[in-house]
Amino acid sequence: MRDTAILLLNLGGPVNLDQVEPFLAALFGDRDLIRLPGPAWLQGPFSRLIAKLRAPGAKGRYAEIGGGSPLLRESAYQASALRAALRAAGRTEPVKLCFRYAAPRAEGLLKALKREGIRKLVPVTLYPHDCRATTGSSLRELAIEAAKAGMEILPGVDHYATDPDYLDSLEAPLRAALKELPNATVIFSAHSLPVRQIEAGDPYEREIHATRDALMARIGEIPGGYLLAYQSRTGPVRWLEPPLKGVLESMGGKDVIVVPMSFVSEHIETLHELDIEYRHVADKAGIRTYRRVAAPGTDPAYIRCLARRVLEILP
Ligand SMILES: C=CC1=C(C)c2cc3[nH]c(cc4nc(cc5[nH]c(cc1n2)c(C)c5CCC(=O)O)C(CCC(=O)O)=C4C)c(C)c3C=C
Ligand SMILES: [Fe+2]
Ligand SMILES: [Fe+2]
Repeated sequence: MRDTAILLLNLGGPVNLDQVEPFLAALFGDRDLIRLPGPAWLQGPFSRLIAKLRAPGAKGRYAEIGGGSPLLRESAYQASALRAALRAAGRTEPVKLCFRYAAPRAEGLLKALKREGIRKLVPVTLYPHDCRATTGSSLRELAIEAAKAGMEILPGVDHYATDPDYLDSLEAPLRAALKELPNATVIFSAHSLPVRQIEAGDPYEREIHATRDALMARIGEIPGGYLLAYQSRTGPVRWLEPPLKGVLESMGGKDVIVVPMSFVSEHIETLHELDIEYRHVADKAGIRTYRRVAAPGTDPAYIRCLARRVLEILP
């Protein structure tokens, strides 16, 4: 359809060190992601202050992974792969990236698409697990900007925690790692979320459990066993338990395979938190082998998951 575009939604990340502070200000300004103490009107100024305070530390981390987040590049590869899959199926719709906290943001993107004659949008989230902080936030911003631009949002792809192709994209690298480390304990690592959000009805934890259970039903029993832990806490509230750091500290002498969940591409929380910070924790704890499985990226099975779902819903 000539008037329809497919939008791949993700959080986005700072492409260089100058973008770190504005990225953090946008992130901490989002009340769907985090409610800072105080009235809603204070969140803007408060978020800019937090961004200023956190920027030096965050810049240091981004500097250590190459001077910025690879998320734009990684998501662009995913968009190209999805575009190719759709073209092979005879579909000609443009496939564009739409980020929540970094360019390309919805406002500018929709204005540009409107000039090109696009009137309808199919949102496809790069978040496998439904969560108010990620899926909800991205879809809400898109809805606001689409209304301003007079565009229609068609049904899209908003979560796929147990999609068989998505599971294939997790299963193959996990099996390969288990082949090399057959006695390893598998640790599924999901991004943490404040418990308050789960108690308010957020489906995220349930969806993470669904992926873990469906994947382990395929893998079957393994000698080292498996468990789920949560990474990337930010701030003094109660977060989902157990924290990955504590789990790793209790695994001395073992082989460990860490499977990142809730991320479909490499970014600061895989490349820095898992590969640098927690590798150090693992070394200190006396873990024998610490292996981190890659995020799906452009794995053909993951792209098949997105393409199949898009083809099912395109008019
Ligand atoms: C403030 C609280 C945060 C919540 C809640 C949160 C949830 C959440 N985040 C992701 C995925 C990503 N987060 C990224 C960056 C990032 N997230 C937070 C904070 C929260 N996230 C911060 C402070 C940052 C900045 C980076 C840092 O200092 O660690 C990113 C982008 C990373 C990049 O490469 O730039 C992603 C992706 C999920 C999936 C999630 C809840 C389910
Ligand atoms: Fe985070
Ligand atoms: Fe985050």
